[in-house]
Amino acid sequence: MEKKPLVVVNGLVRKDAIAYLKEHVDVRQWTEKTVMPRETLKEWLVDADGLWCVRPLDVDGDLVKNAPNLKVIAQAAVGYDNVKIDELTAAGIPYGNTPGVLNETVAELAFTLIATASRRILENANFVKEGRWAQRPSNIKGFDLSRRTLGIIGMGAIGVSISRRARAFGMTVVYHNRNQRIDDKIHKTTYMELDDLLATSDVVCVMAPLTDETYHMCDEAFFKKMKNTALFVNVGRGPIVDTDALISALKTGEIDYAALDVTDPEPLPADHPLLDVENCLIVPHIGSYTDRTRYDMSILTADNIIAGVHKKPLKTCVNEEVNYKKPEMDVESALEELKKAGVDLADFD
Ligand SMILES: NC(=O)c1ccc[n+]([C@@H]2O[C@H](COP(=O)([O-])OP(=O)(O)OC[C@H]3O[C@@H](n4cnc5c(N)ncnc54)[C@H](O)[C@@H]3O)[C@@H](O)[C@H]2O)c1
Ligand SMILES: O=C(O)[C@H](O)CO
Repeated sequence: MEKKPLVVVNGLVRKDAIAYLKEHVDVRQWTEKTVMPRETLKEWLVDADGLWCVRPLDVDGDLVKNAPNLKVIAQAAVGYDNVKIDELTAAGIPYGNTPGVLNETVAELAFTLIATASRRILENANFVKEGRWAQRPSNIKGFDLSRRTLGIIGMGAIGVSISRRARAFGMTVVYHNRNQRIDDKIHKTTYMELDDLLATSDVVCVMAPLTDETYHMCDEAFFKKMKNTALFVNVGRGPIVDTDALISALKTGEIDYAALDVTDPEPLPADHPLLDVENCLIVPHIGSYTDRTRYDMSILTADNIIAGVHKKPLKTCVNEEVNYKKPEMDVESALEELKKAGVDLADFD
């Protein structure tokens, strides 16, 4: 009987997705609660055909250099800032991520942060819980979203989903990207240079990937260009923000409030100074964390791996240049397939 391909999983993933994977391949999974040591993973990869990557893990040429059979790496995430894509491409290894399936879920979280922060829901709810309903200070009344301007930095698939929600709340949506989109008329959105966006926006929402270019994009100068009354939201990646500059901007009133789904570092240690900042709402990187969406992301990752270990095209591949191609079907085989499917070829004469 033909040996099943071997897939290494370097951490904990959904049990239902592992069960699905095991229907197609052999699986060797790190099930400790600790992060799998890199050198141990490299040993496991010597015999592996595929890797299901679980963060934190730096995926690069060094990780795969002694993995002669490795045909695919995939991760249940759309962001891949932990992956040296060019080094995997050089090694001929396609990398699968999970774009699309999480757009609405992440956009819902981002807009929930915007709406919660704009009306100071957390603070007001805590006053009620603490029996201080009547003693609420006047400075936590928040502001209306309608007739305000949302500035999205990184107007991609998720940014567009966020803009739809903002428009439904009566907001004007402007954005900054590497390039202006061609569908602004459809989404009723306006491209702006970054400085203009910062000067114009009542809410600034970061939805960009972490790259060399976006690293610490949100620094002291960035926050100084924002309105003092503005709300800053980050759902992209933590290191896009210089955390010390954000803390200073919040404490000095350079900006009014911040709502973060991502931070630098992650997880935030219990004694981190950002946790002492009153006008900052933080949730623990939950953008895609609904059961259905995590299921969809996990199954898509499993499908990418199952395809890759059999040298079939990944459904969602970042480095398409090394993705496996569908076999060219010759005419004879195509006709044979049609006959098998019961198609009467005479109909085509
Ligand atoms: N918080 C979460 O749970 C969560 C969930 C999903 C995605 N993300 C992050 O969001 C990112 C975007 O996801 P997506 O599916 O919308 O990706 P996408 O590729 O569809 O969109 C990314 C957008 O960012 C823009 N961009 C890139 N570099 C930029 C720069 N220097 N300045 C301005 N814009 C820039 C691109 O032009 C593009 O429009 C991911 O890479 C990931 O890091 C976070
Ligand atoms: O990039 C993503 O998909 C999210 O941040 C989850 O990791």
